[in-house]
Amino acid sequence: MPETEPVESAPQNPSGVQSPSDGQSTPVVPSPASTVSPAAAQGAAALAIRGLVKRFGDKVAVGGIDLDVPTGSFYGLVGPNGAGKTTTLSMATGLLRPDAGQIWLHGVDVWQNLVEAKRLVGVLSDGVRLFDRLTGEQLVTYSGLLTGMDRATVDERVSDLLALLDLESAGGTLVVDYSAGMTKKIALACAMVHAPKVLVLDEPFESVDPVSAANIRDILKSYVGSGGTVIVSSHAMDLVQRMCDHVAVIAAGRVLAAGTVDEVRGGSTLEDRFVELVGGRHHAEGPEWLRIS
Ligand SMILES: Nc1ncnc2c1ncn2[C@@H]1O[C@H](COP(=O)(O)OP(=O)(O)OP(=O)(O)O)[C@@H](O)[C@H]1O
Repeated sequence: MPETEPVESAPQNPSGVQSPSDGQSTPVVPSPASTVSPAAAQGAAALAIRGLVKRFGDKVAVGGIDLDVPTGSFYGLVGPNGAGKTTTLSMATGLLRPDAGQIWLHGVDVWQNLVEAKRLVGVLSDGVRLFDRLTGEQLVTYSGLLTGMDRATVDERVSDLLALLDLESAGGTLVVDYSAGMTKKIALACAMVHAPKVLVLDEPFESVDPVSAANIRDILKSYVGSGGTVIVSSHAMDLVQRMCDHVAVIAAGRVLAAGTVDEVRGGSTLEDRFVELVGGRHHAEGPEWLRIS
């Protein structure tokens, strides 16, 4: 793992977009928390994070992250295994209490106003258990009712979502009997049913077949087109490059680069840029015993 120190701090930017400050193609390391006022952090950002820290015992999972996700952006969060993506997103969506730092969703301080913040966001978490003894239709229905919507509206949305996600025929099946991809899709429906302003999706395409993935991408694009904000964490660099307009590269609990996809990749592919930033590529041929001939 290479040194993860930021190269340079970007100036305060009320638009919430981190952009290169020095004319170089390399974006974009966020400013220290102390230089950014809460007003600027709240500004136009759908999600603003300042000085976020989380430790598990001696392990620093998130070591002081600052991030601005502009409203209406399709924002990718990429990083190697164990980089701190899930921990960051869990704190940003009110699921995990930070040790330090502040988070705003559309100007609402998440940890000061948890209920209000949770209304603004739909979350697809990686690996979180669902109430899988319900049918898919029941699960989405209860997710909607829990947000306070009336039954008629929920019913209409549930049938729309099941159709959109090709789950109509599986609506009456228990979620425990779903495949991994179907489970992912029903969890996505639960995240979307209350029409949140921000969707936070941890690995949304993992295990999802290509046709369903294309359908989901279309749904998300149209959601973004209508003013919603999508934040996805993913290991699929080509997908992030094609789908997202902004990206942040996280490693060892720090932001290494953030900005528009074009700024971050700076002329090469996002995958090459990622490997360059994060390091850790092994060029060895592998152990002797693994050579078959
Ligand atoms: N509940 C926990 N208890 C102890 N350590 C944890 C816990 N959750 C996360 N960690 C540690 O924090 C670090 C960041 O984990 P996190 O799951 O946020 O990474 P990630 O970027 O989402 O990884 P991946 O891409 O593999 O899903 C890892 O070192 C992980 O082992």
